[in-house]
Amino acid sequence: MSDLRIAVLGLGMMGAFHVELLTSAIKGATVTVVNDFVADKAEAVAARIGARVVADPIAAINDPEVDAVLLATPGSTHFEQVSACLDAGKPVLCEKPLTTDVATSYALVEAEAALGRPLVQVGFMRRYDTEYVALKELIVGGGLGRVLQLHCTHRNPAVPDHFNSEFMIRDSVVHEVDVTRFLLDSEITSVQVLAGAATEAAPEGTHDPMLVVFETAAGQLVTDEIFVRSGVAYEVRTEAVGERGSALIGLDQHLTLKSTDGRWGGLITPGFVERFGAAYRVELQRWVDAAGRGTIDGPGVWDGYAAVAVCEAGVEAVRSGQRVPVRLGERPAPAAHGVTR
Ligand SMILES: NC(=O)C1=CN([C@@H]2O[C@H](COP(=O)(O)OP(=O)(O)OC[C@H]3O[C@@H](n4cnc5c(N)ncnc54)[C@H](O)[C@@H]3O)[C@@H](O)[C@H]2O)C=CC1
Ligand SMILES: O=C1[C@@H](O)[C@H](O)[C@@H](O)[C@H](O)[C@H]1O
Repeated sequence: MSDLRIAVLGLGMMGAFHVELLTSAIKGATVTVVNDFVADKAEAVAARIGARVVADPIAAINDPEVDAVLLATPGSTHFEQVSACLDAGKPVLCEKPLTTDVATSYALVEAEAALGRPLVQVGFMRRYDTEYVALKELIVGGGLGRVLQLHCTHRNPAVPDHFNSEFMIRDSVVHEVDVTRFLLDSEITSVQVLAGAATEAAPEGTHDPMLVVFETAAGQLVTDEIFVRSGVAYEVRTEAVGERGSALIGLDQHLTLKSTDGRWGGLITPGFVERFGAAYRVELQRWVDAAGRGTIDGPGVWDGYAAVAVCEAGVEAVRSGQRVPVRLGERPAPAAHGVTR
């Protein structure tokens, strides 16, 4: 069978990483077209991997030598670009967030439902991480009894200055929104944000760290410490607390060090590649395999929309200091929306 011909749009940190994986580690895929707002960047990547530059993003999506599209452009461009993929009937792996507001995300839910087949997959790579998968299996298998709470930690060593409180919710906390929905299989119904003392590394007016609290439809509480200027490392942990036990992932990963003096300690993953590199690879391989069959294999457009709706409530919660309810639109019939696993 011939390779899936892919266009990659957005060749910044994440796009370059995806191109690297697609050209070195993923079977059955060829990157035929690349596109970036910055022409030089696109030319350099194209020359390195033998792809063609198409300067206009929509033309890149519609290119006849493109079967499927990977979007690693900023969230603010996703609505237009995902819409173009749906118009062209091409499978798309869209990096999170699906879009940056509820109305456009729901418009994509409706557009995909009108097509009648799932084409939009959202880049929530934690669903492919072995530790998250193991935690989900433990929960589904009843190993913890009924799960009552999740406690999440999400720390980045450093981020650019444009990561203000709102961006931290939409771009970073969005992962814990998806993790909550994935692990607990329940929609989030409200969000509250506590903004305490900020690190001196944060720009004036940015609340870093924040403590975010979700409540689910089943009444479970989820806490998320989001701290994107910790100055230390990339720390992503989740602890599930159930009626019959608790389980924690992300503390040691495979880097545990035990010493003879009766202490334990570990190494912390320095960045997202060390922590989630394997998960991105599984995500991409499964997407490529599914896209070859004209479908998706992972979080779909509804998952992307629900996450955006929770984040929008989160942004309002930062501004108001209040507990803000999440209101979701009607979910289209199962046959028409993305596969959730
Ligand atoms: N799943 C994950 O763990 C991660 C996901 N992301 C997501 O990936 C996306 C990109 O993030 P980064 O790579 O960190 O950003 P970045 O700023 O490093 O790269 C974005 C690239 O897109 C280009 N660009 C901007 N507007 C464009 C347009 N209209 N058409 C084509 N190219 C355009 C820029 O020139 C830049 O090269 C975001 O949605 C972000 O949330 C980012 C980091 C990790
Ligand atoms: O998606 C990601 C970034 O966009 C985001 O800004 C970081 O906070 C996350 O850790 C990373 O996984």
